[in-house]
Amino acid sequence: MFISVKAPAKINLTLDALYKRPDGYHELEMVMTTVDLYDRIDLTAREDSAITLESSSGFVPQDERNLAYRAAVLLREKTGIKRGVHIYIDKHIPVAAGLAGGSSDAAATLRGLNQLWKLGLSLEELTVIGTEIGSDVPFCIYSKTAFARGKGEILTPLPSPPACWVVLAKPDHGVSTADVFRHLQVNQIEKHPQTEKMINALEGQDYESIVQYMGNVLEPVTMEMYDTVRKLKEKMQLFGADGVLMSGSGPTVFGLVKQEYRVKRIVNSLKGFCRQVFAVRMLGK
Ligand SMILES: C[C@](O)(CO)[C@H](O)COP(=O)(O)OP(=O)(O)OC[C@H]1O[C@@H](n2ccc(N)nc2=O)[C@H](O)[C@@H]1O
Ligand SMILES: Nc1ncnc2c1ncn2[C@@H]1O[C@H](COP(=O)(O)OP(=O)(O)OP(=O)(O)O)[C@@H](O)[C@H]1O
Repeated sequence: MFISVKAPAKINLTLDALYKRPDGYHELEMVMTTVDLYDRIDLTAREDSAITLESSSGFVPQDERNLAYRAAVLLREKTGIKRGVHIYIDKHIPVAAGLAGGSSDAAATLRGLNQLWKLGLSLEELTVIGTEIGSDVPFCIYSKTAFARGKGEILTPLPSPPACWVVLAKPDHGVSTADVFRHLQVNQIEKHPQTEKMINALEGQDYESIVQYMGNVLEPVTMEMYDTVRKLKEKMQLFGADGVLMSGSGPTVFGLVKQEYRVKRIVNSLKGFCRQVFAVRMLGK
């Protein structure tokens, strides 16, 4: 038996941190959506009970540290299933980029194994398991557009943004999410995003307002650590994207672009500054 599952990248249209919780995590409010940039997860049933993993990318661990591997182990623990599986990850989402690549691989593995092993678990049940792997995994299980609260695991579905292009540019270095949160001073945040206004904009399918209310409190923190992020944002604005923001904890910067004829120019101009530049469609349906 074989199943192939798509694992799309996410972007944050907003990311706000309200306070630091007693468990060390930050209480967040985020509006997130998915874009047409995928990893592909191939799941092949094994005769024995081993879990094995390979990836097309040398940048991700190919053993029990991989989040997709951890998802398979955890799912077996929770359900008492003893079956083996070979996981192959065809990696396209840049690693440690703020695009939830690892979380999306873990979420796709949970969804795929639920089918392969005929477990019959609901999305809610998979979400509870996913929370133990990482804060972005629950969102990636639904993989649409949502308002996320708590660590990111309390989800309310939202209408997907109107059709547009998303240009993504990732500097050559990665970023540690834990490091960025460690540097965040929640009491000194100068500008909180207007999350409610973003939600209204999505409900009204109002592209201009979506662009206007994009905001991420981690952006200045990561920019302070890596000047490349600030420079990329400035370039993308200069080259004509409608709205530009860092996704998650970064360092990927994305730009929303309504008019197709502008996309090529922005991509070509950015390629002079960083190697990983993508132009994809907004997904989120
Ligand atoms: C920045 C985001 O991408 C926004 O969607 C996510 O919050 C990060 O999700 P993730 O990569 O799944 O991160 P996790 O593995 O859960 O957390 C990594 C580290 O980031 C910090 N962290 C994460 C989430 C959160 N709400 N508060 C935090 O302070 C914690 O130090 C944690 O140890
Ligand atoms: N399947 C996987 N894909 C990518 N990274 C993985 C995977 N499994 C484990 N990792 C590890 O997780 C770390 C974070 O990678 P990932 O690409 O998920 O970051 P990210 O996009 O910043 O995530 P987020 O946006 O959720 O913070 C990397 O250091 C990587 O080695």
